[in-house]
Amino acid sequence: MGREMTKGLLQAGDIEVVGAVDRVAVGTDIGTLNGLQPHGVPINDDLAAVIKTTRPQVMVDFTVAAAALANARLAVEQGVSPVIGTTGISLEQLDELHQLCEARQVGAVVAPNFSLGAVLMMHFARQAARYFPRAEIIEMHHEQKIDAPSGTALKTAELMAEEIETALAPPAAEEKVAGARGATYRGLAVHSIRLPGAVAHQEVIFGGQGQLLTIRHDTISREAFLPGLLLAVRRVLHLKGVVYGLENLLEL
Ligand SMILES: NC(=O)C1=CN([C@@H]2O[C@H](COP(=O)(O)OP(=O)(O)OC[C@H]3O[C@@H](n4cnc5c(N)ncnc54)[C@H](OP(=O)(O)O)[C@@H]3O)[C@@H](O)[C@H]2O)C=CC1
Ligand SMILES: O=C(O)C1=N[C@H](C(=O)O)C[C@H](O)C1
Repeated sequence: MGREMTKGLLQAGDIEVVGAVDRVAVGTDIGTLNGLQPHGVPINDDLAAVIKTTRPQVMVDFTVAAAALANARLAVEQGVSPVIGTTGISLEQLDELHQLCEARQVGAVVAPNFSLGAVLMMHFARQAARYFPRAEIIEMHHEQKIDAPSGTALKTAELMAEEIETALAPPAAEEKVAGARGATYRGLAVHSIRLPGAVAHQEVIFGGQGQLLTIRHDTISREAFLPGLLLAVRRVLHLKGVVYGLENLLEL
C-alpha cells in the first residue's frame, strides 16, 4: 500500500511528497522506486528524522497497528496531521490519539478503508440493519494480510450496531468444530477468509422472513484506495481531533 499510494501522491499536482519511510528501500529515490522520474527524495528508515528535516503538514501511514500508533504520536507531537490507513488500531487507542490531537489542536483521519465503494457498502449495510433482524459479515482478503477480522469488517459491525437496538447475534448453536460460526463482534458474526487470488472483498448478508439481502463490495486493484486517500490528505488540515472513517468526510 505504501508504494502504491506514494505513486498516486507523487502524481497529484497539488500535493508535494517531501519524505518517505521504509525499512528496506533506504536510500532509493521515491520517484525511481515507483517507476517514475527521480523526485529528489531518498527513502529514509527513521520517521523522526524525516519529520524533523522536512517539516511535512501531513503524514500518511500504511504499516502495522503497533507501529502506526507510535508513528501518529510522533507526528502529532510535531504538529503533523496523520492520515492512517493501517488497520488493527483499537477504539481505546483511537480515543487516546483523539485526546492527543485535541490537546495539540491537530487533525487526524483514521480510515479502515479508503475505497469509495467499500465506504458506500458500509453505509448501505448500516441502513439495511434497521430493517432486517439478522445479518452476518463475510470478508475475504489476500493471504499476506496480518489482521483478522479486517478493519473494514470491524467498522461495518460498529456502524450497524449504532443503528439497531436488538442484538444481531446468531442463535446459540452446537459448534461441532470450534469457530465454525465465525467470530462475534458487536453482536454480529464475522467470517474471515484468506486466499491467494483475493484482493479485498466483503459481503454483508441480511436475513429476514423469506428473503436474503446481500450487499457486496470487491476491490479489484489497490488503485481503488487512492481517491479516498487523496481526499483525506486534502481535508485533514481543516480538522481538529480524530475523524474515524472516510464516511465522515463524505456527504452521505
Ligand atoms: N485503509 C485502507 O483503505 C487500506 C488499509 N490497508 C491496511 O494497511 C496496512 C498495510 O497493508 P499492506 O501495505 O498490505 O501491508 P505490507 O505488509 O505490505 O506493508 C506494511 C509495511 O509496514 C512496515 N512495517 C511493519 N512493521 C513495522 C514497524 N514496526 N515499524 C515500521 N514499519 C513497519 C513493513 O515493513 P517490513 O517489510 O520491513 O516489515 C511494510 O513495509 C494494513 O494494516 C492493512 O490492513 C490496506 C489496504 C487498504
Ligand atoms: O489489508 C488489506 O489488503 C486491506 N485492509 C483494510 C482492512 O483491513 O479492512 C482495507 C481493505 O480491506 C484492504
